[in-house]
Amino acid sequence: MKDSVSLENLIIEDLLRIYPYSMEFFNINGLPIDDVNNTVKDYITSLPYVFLEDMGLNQEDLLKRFRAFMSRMKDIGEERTFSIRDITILGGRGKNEKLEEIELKISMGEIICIVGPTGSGKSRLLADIEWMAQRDTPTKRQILIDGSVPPRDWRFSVEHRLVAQLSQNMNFVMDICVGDFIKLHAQSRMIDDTEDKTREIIFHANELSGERFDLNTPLTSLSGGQSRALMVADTAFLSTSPIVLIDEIENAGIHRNKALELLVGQNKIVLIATHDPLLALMGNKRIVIKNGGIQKVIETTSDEKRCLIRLTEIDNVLIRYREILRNGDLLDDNM
Ligand SMILES: Nc1ncnc2c1ncn2[C@@H]1O[C@H](COP(=O)(O)OP(=O)(O)OP(=O)(O)O)[C@@H](O)[C@H]1O
Repeated sequence: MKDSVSLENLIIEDLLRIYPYSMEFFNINGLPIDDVNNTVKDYITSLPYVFLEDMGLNQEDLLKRFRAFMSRMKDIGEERTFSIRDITILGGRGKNEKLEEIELKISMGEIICIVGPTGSGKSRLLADIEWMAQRDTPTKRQILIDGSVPPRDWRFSVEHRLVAQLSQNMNFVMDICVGDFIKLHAQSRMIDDTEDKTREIIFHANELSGERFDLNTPLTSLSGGQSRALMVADTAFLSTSPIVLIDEIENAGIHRNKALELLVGQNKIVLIATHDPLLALMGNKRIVIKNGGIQKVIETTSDEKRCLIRLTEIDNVLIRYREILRNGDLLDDNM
């Protein structure tokens, strides 16, 4: 991509052809394009003063805004094409300093569950992956990407956002409504049909949670479960990160099977820390953590997959009962 200053010297027709997403700049700033044969710079400098005054800008400000927009889009474009083949966890040590003798490679498309008693270190392992630990966290683990040490700046880089994290606690601080939040996120991902995407995400989030919310619900009034449901759907439909980390999704009171189906539908590495047997068996492998260390890695057996079918049937009964009780209805023992 040319630098964003020389882009303003392109005629608008070429700009839109080469960088279709640049249309968004004109849309979000309410700029009508009458003549696509003008350069961007000429177009902006010919805008009537009163028009710009309404926006609280002058021509130089708008040009700066154009440069910043194109430069941000370039960054996101690079992020978008960012993909990996695998990650490797090189063992560190447990809480008792016991060495973890492990080298675990996880490839795209794999679902790995993390099990272990409360406080054993499941979230810590997720944090090591999120942080791309380089022997510099309490566990002294090291994370490799495609077999190599990732460049240091990836750890702090917004562009190389390797990991989408759905953590146990999720609070929104932004004072906007659900629809605007999703729209902003979709725009930053250069999605054209933001309205369709927004509808799709809200539909799926409502499938996962109980009490419905809509476009106009303020983010700050969502319950814990609704926020989680929204973030699951948002991650499933908008995140381009190749690794998804999920911490104890079962505690959110949302439909966890459906949530997982949404999240693992794509070619990603998914790691799930869980206390829930049903989720624990959904992965192709599970990491067992004890006293801060990886004790073993177990491949889910075909017997266990059969158990999973039974567990799912039992779970469906529980979900039905839960819905009945939530609705204030009575259970009867013939159900
Ligand atoms: N190898 C380790 N060395 C030192 N501290 C560790 C190690 N592993 C985990 N810890 C620490 O132990 C504490 C509990 O770990 P963590 O929160 O990951 O447990 P958890 O299994 O996720 O618990 P829960 O199931 O209750 O969510 C944290 O403070 C974490 O930093």
